[in-house]
Amino acid sequence: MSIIEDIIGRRIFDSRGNPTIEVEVYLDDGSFGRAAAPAGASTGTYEAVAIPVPDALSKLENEVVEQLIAEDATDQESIDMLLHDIDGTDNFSNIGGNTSVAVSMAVAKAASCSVYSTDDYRVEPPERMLYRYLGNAYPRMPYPLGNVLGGGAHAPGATDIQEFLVSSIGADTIDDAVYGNTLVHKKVKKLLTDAGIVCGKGDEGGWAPQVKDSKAFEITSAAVREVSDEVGFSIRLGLDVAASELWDEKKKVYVYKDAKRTPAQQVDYIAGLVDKYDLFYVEDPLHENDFDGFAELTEKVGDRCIICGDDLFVTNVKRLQEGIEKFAANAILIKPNQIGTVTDTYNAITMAKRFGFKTVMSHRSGETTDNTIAHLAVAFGCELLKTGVVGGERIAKLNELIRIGEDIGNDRMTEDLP
Ligand SMILES: C=C(OP(=O)(O)O)C(=O)O
Ligand SMILES: [Mg+2]
Repeated sequence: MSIIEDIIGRRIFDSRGNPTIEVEVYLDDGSFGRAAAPAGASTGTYEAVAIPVPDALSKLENEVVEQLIAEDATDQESIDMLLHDIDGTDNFSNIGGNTSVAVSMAVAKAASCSVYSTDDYRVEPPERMLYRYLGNAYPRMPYPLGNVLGGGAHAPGATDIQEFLVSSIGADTIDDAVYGNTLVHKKVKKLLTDAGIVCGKGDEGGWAPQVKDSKAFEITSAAVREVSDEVGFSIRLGLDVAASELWDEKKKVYVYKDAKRTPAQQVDYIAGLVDKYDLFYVEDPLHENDFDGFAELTEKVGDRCIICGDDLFVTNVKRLQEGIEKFAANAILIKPNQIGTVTDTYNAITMAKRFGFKTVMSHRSGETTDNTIAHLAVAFGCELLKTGVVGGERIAKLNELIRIGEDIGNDRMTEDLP
């Protein structure tokens, strides 16, 4: 037993400079865990609700702490169930999904420290053992997936498609894979500069030029090709269309700067892009309620491309079940703060795996240097970890993967991807 003795919360700031909640959990044996809630910009309608930070802190202090004190931190399932009971809604709109996810992750980290605590400096620090504490006997290293260019809700005025993503899926080791992605990020900047295009960066560190999507495809696909040749392993291109942000519900069309597309045209457009640019991954190609459109696209290109639901599934087993029944998508994006606890995150991954879906652990556009998702990705066997390419709050997760790799073997990227 590792008994919770105290819990404190504080306001800190995320990578956009917005306030967020950080929680610390203290156990009776001196162990300690700290975690912070991230925040989305292109949030799905069906996500757990994040409440304002002052409210989150007061809910924590007045409704949560008292109930969790004296509980066993190593019983994660009971802790998370208790968070649901205290909240009393089905989307954490009372205590806040931001409050619950920070508490749930901090409890897991404290428990992991308690279980792995040691005075021996030759042993990994206990906080690095979180993936072991939560995981199985054969941890797997996810391929890093990150955006090198984008727009949408993360950089209004730049591309319509939210994220042009890359992943070094041919690399033998995690550090080479991370490095490959950074080289593409640099190459994209060079190709933009050579073309006379100046730009800043979006919320997640990808370049944010004010160009048409067709130009962005030209540049990112050239960058991926050139860097693959230079490093000698395959780096592939993917997208997060974040199509809910483009969808006009009244007119029933996807609105791009230079085009409007009906749902049928959108399916054909995305299928065409998959083949033209050899895309290995497309996230949210259709809006968050279009299970049938997802199914149509998956039928067309699912044999050669990962079709991943983010806003469609919101890490929620009920929505995932509907997707499985309708053959919508063949992968799920996993964002712990969309569902609010570590246990719910695990349950979504377990269901997805049971039905052959790929699982993609993910950051949010507003992040802190909290690196918990790196551990969750390894522990729960996700094939990909989507967490950007550059920027301190993104690199924090990638560097943690490299450290975990020293423990489990840096070359544990075993999954065949398309
Ligand atoms: C990470 C994403 O962005 P946000 O956090 O803004 O939802 C996403 O859409 O996948
Ligand atoms: Mg997304």
